[in-house]
Order: sequence, then C-alpha cells, then structure tokens
Amino acid sequence: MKNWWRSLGIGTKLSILIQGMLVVVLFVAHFWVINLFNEGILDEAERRAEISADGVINGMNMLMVTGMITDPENRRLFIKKMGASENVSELRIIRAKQVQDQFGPGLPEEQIRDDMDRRAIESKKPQFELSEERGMLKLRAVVPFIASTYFRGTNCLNCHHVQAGSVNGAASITIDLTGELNNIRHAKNMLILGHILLQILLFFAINWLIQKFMRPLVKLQSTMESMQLSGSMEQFVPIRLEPGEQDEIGKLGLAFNQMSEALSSSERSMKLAASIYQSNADAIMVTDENNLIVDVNPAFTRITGYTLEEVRGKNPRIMQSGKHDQEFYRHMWQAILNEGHWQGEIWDKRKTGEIYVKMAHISILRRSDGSVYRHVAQFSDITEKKQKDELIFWQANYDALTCLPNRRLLNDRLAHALAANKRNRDCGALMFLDLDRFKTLNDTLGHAYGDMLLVEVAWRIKSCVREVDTVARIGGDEFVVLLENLGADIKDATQAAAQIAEKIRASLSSPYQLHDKVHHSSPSIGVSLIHGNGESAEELIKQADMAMYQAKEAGRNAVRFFDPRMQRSVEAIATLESDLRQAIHEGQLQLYYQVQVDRDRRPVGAEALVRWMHPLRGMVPPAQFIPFAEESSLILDIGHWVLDEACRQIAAWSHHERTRQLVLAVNISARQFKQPGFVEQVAAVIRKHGIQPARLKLELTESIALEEIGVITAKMHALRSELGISLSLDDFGTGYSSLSYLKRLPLDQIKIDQGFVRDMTVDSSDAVMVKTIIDMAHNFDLEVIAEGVETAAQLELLEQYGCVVFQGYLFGRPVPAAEFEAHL
Ligand SMILES: Nc1nc2c(ncn2[C@@H]2O[C@H](COP(=O)(O)O[C@H]3[C@@H](O)[C@H](n4cnc5c(=O)[nH]c(N)nc54)O[C@@H]3COP(=O)(O)O)[C@@H](O)[C@H]2O)c(=O)[nH]1
Repeated sequence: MKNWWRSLGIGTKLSILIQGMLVVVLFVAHFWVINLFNEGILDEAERRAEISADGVINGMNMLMVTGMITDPENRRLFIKKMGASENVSELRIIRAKQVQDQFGPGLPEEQIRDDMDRRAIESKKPQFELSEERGMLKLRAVVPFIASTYFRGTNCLNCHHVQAGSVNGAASITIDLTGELNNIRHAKNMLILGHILLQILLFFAINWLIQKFMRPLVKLQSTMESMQLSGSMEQFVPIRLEPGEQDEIGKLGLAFNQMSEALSSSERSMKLAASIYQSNADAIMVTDENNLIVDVNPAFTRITGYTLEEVRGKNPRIMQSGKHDQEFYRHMWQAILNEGHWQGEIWDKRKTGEIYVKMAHISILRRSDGSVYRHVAQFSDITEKKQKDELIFWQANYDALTCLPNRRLLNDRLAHALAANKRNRDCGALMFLDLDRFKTLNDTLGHAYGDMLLVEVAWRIKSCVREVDTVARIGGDEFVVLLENLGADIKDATQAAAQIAEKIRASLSSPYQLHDKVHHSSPSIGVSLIHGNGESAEELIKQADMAMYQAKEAGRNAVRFFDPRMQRSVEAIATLESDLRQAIHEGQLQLYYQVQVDRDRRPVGAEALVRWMHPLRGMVPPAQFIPFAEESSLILDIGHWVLDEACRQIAAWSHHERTRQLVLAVNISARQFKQPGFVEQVAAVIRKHGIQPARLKLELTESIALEEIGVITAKMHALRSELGISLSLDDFGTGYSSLSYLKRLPLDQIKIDQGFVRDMTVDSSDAVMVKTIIDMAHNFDLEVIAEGVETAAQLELLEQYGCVVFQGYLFGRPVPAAEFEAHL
C-alpha cells in the first residue's frame, strides 16, 4: 500500500487527496443537511402536535364550561371531531389523578396507558416519540394540561379546587409523518444525485486543473528522463513553456531551462576542451604542485614515447637531455613562478634516448588562495623544423661546396663590420681573390677536380686568417676575405693586410694534390682597406675587385691594393664590351692568315686569326678581346663570323692554282664547340660556300677534347667522318693532356704549344717535352705541327725531332688575305 502510494505521480496523489477530501466534505454536508431537514420537520410536527393539544384543551375547557364534559359521549364526540383532522391518526385525552379523584375514573381510553403518558404528566413537559412501522412514520406527542388561574378571563380553579400549575391530564396526539418522510426521502435522493454529479464535475475539474498545473512538471520530468537516457546534457532541448505557465512550476521549468542550458554549455565547453586536449597536435603535460606528472595527452606519448602510466607521478626531469645547465632550469622556474608562464626551446630526451628540441609553453594554475594547483606544459617537437630552418639558413648563407659564407652572409658581416669599424674608428681590409686559370682546370680535368681545388683553397685561406675573420666564396673561383680589427693606424693595418694577403697568396700557390693529380694554381688578390670612415660595402667590394684585376694584369699570382687608377681600367673593359658588340655588327672584324709550311718550306695551309680594326684604337689584337669575349656570349658571334669568313676565303682560294690545295685552320673556342648544333652549323657554312670540307681544319683546344668525352668524340667523329674536315688539337702540352683521351679522340693533328717551342733551344726540359709530344703523335699516327717557330735553330731542332709542319714568324706573320696570297 505504502509502495503503491509512493509509486503514484504527484498529480494522481493530489487528485486522490482532493477527491477524497471532497467526498468526505460532501458526505458530511449531506448528512448535516438531512439532519437539519429531519429536525425541521420534527420540530414542525411537534409544534403542530402542541397546537393540536392546545386546541383540544381549549375545546375541553369549553365542554367543561358548558358542563357538557361530564357526558362521556360528548367527550368522545369531541375527541373524535378534534382527531378528524388530516394527518392526526389518533387523539386521546388522559385524565390525571386529581381529576379522577374529583370527577371519577373516566373512560378507559382516558387512563394512563404507557410510560410516555406517565412521564408527560409527572414531568409536566410534553413528550414526543417518533416511530416507523410498515413504511409509515408517526410522531406521538403527549402534551400535559397544566392548570391555569385564568381561562378566557374566568378563574375556574377556585370552584374546582385545583391548584394552579398542577396537571389535570394530557392529550396524546399521534401525527402521521409519512408524507414528510417521503418528501425527506425524495430530497435525500435528489441530494445524493446532486452530490454525485457535483463529485463527477469536481473530479474532472480538479483533474483538469492538476494536469494544467502539472504540465511543466511533466515536461520537466520527461526532459530530465530523456537527458538521463542520453547520459548527456549536450543535446538538451529546452522545455517549451506556454505563456500561461508562469506560476511557480512554470518558473521552476524556466529555472531548469536556464540551469540546463548552462550545464549543456558547460558540458559542450568541457567536451570541446577535452577533445582539444586529446586531439591537440601539441603535447600537453599537467603536473601537480610538487611538479609530479598528473596527466598527459596522446600527442605527449607520440612525441616523447612515454605513456601516461609510465610517467604518472614522476618528475618531468626524467626527460632531461643534459644539454641545459642548472642555471637554465632555475631561470625557467623563476619565470613560471614570478610571471605565471615561461616560453622557450628545451632540449629533451625521448624514451628511446633520442635527443630532440621542443618549443614549450609552461604556465601555472593557482587556487583562489594563491597556492599552486597545477603546472601545464604545452610543447611541440620542432627538431625537424629547426633542422629545416638551419638548413634553409645554411643554404641561404653558405656555399654548399666549401661550406664558406656566401655573398649574402658576407654582405651581412661586412655591414656589421663597417658599422663597428666606424664606431670604433678601427681599420679592416677586404680581399678579393680569384684563382688564376681556374677555368682551364675545370675545362680540362672536369668539375670534380675543380671542386676539389676550391675546397682545398677554401681550407687554405681559412688557415691563413683568424677565427674572427670572414672567408666567403662569392662565385665560381672568387673568394672574399674580410679582416676585422686591424687597429686604428692605417699604415699598420695596411701592413697587416698585406702580410695576410701574401700569406694567402703563398699558401694558394703551393701545389695541390687533387686525387691522383698534382695541380699548380695561384691566386690574384685585390685588397681594399677599410678606414672606418663609413665606406659602403658595395664600394669596398668593387674596389677590391678592381685591385684583383690589377693583380691579374700584373701577371697573376700577385697581390694588389686598390688604387683609383684601377677604376679607369675597369671602365675601359666596360667600354670594350659595348665596342665589341658594335664591331661584330659593323664589320670591324677582319681575318689575318698565317702560313703553315712543310719541311720543304712549301705552304700547306694557313691559320685564320681574327683582328679587330677599331675605328679609333686601331687594330686590337685578339689577346685583348678574345679572353673577354670567351667570358660572355660574344665569342659565339665572333666564332660564327670567323668560320663563315674562313669558308668564304677557302671558296675564293679554290679558284686559284696556288691556293687551291691550302688547308685553312680556324680556331674554335670551347664554348663554341660545346654549343648544341655546332656540327650542323659547320655543315651549313660549308654548304653555303660550296667548299671542299678537306680544305677546312678546326683547331680545338685540350679543354674541349678532354671533357664529356662521349659527346665530344661523337661530335668530332661527325665533323671528321661525316663532313670530312680535319681536326687539330691546339696548344698541346699546356693543359692536362691524357694519353688515354688522346687515343680515343678522332684527331688528325696536334699542335705543339709555342711556349715549348720558344724555349726548347734554351731549356732542355722544353726540348724533351717537344720531342716527347712529337714521338707520341707519331705513335698515335697523328700529324704534328709546331707553332711559334721564330728561329732557324728552333726549326732545326724540330726537324731533328721529326716534326714536318711548321708555323711561326720565321715563315710569315699573320697578314691580311691579299698580303698572304702575294707572299705565297
Ligand atoms: N677562338 C679564336 N681565337 C682566336 C682567333 N684568332 C686568334 N685567336 C686566339 O687569339 C690568341 C692570340 O692570337 P694572335 O694574337 O693572333 O696570335 C697568334 C699568332 O700571331 C701568334 N704567333 C704565331 N707565330 C708566332 C711566333 O712565331 N711568335 C709569336 N710570339 N707568336 C706567334 O700565335 C697566335 C696563334 O696561336 P694559336 O691559336 O695557338 O695557334 C691565340 O690564342 C689565338 O688562338 C679566332 O678567330 N678565334
């Protein structure tokens, strides 16, 4: 029962209680009303009975006054008539003892019959009794006759010797109340019906009201149940409250909505925070007030290799790499405790023992009383990024081959040095170094050897200067040395710079062991002095560069200090470039021809040598503009013009008996030969002039022949076998001639460099060299031509060694075509 009651809803409970109370109230009211009703009817009946009794007494008095009372029949008739009124079912006169004593016992029906009669007479008070039998309700009233002094103005008592107030008798009247009973029953039924109807009405009304009041509560309950089922506040849908629902329960719903929304928002925030924590790419480590690890996220495990179980309760110092000293950690904790946070790079150790660097942000969480609650460290592994940054920085600032600072870093350091020098009024020096004939090494032995040389040069320069000085590589074979803090005295600084420059020069001039080869090289060094007067970096580099050119012009392997006169020289070079471009287009170039003879001094051919007929400067020798043109693309235009002009000359000579058999040698620069389509270019020129290919000879230098051997030989085969022209290897002996290369190259001739020829009569080693070259050529079945033959002694010796073709001033200088033809 208790459980049943508890299991009921508040609405049902309220309904039962209110309905129950109403039933009780209505029930009580029902009986109270019925009782009132009954009492009213009874009172009325009693009043009527008393009135009837009063009438009977009055009537009896009349009988008494008239004397008719003495006749029993009169009394009977009177009673009969009095009792004939409606609803009076019995009327009887009872004679009291004092009357019996005076007037006799009277009629039998006038005797005291029952206890009720006796009580009325003895008590002198009317007695009533209600009885119901066979469906009839009767009220019997016994009303005593009290002797009174006056009766309608007459004092009868004196005559009848009856004391006033004594009882003479009583009237017993029985009134039929069945009609009233029926009325009461009907009224009762109507009342019950009314009650039932009222109860039903109230039942519905109360239920409706309770439901109305309970609606927000029910919504609240179902919302809470659904929230409980989902186990989350996140998807909370607020209770929809009607405008009328603004009572306490409505307000409760409203408060619930607000509270739930707050909880929902808080749950969402917490879930978001949790998901950020879990999915954060950065590692998060939480430690307690004793700096013992409390929690870590998955990124922590990914970065450090430690799981939460492995580190919980441990001090993060288990991850220390040992790369930081105690001072570092002391500063870090000082910042965390004083400023609430710290940020910086920390080198730590992973579980595997691998050292890595992380970017960490550590903050402190305090309780409201200020005591430390937690430390939160968030960090990311920046090892890779740092390496990349370092690599990017390195690539941007250092030369990959020599690991020396590049031009960019040099500019930075130079800017700093200049600022410092200006501040301190200190002197420094800037040296510009260029390796002499580096290009030849590169072209002959290949880039691998060139690279080896550059690395060695870099090392040697560094070993000549102090740690504070900067050695940079700013181009192929160009190095810059920045010397700082050379003192305030310009003379001393110049002296110091000169000594260091000389030291470098001497060091770089020593032989190099490049893999299997010994190489001789030298530098040209230009020096500009930093006076601490606010010179610009560009100005200084330019000055040093100009000084370096001066060193080159002075015969290379030299040191020169910047002089203003160098400026003019450099400007002249710039002018040369623009003039040369103009010369090609304006036909200022001209070919000279130098004869080549056999052992009988008979002309067998000629070498075409270009000359520049400058309108103002006069004839500019090729030694002044060919090396410069080789540095730029101008050599291609010049080379093409020379080839075309030479072929035009061969075509012209083909028409004359004396010149028809001559073979014209044309110098081909390495750059020209390496040009894609060079073979096609030569073929096109031959076709253009309709010459016999056998009359054309191309002079290639060793630098062409000894690089990219596969491509070179293919090209040479094409020129020789397909086109039918002959090939000569110029300046033989000056480069890095390799016998194996020589053997593989499809050559017709080798040309002994004039340097050997010049000194062969005075220098036995040159003579040996010449003889060796001639012998070797014969062994390879190659023709040998000696150039630069100026004396008969040279000729004699050459002939002695077996050389059969000669070129040199002894036979003729390079001259214009007409002059050449005239001397044949
Ligand atoms: N790529 C091209 N190079 C060319 C061309 N024309 C010339 N050159 C190269 O220029 C360098 C200098 O040439 P040049 O001043 O003409 O000197 C040549 C001869 O005059 C000189 N020579 C000849 N005989 C003697 C001699 O007995 N004594 C002496 N001191 N000099 C002499 O030698 C130069 C020819 O040398 P080489 O070419 O090695 O045979 C020079 O390197 C030319 O090659 C051109 O059109 N294209």
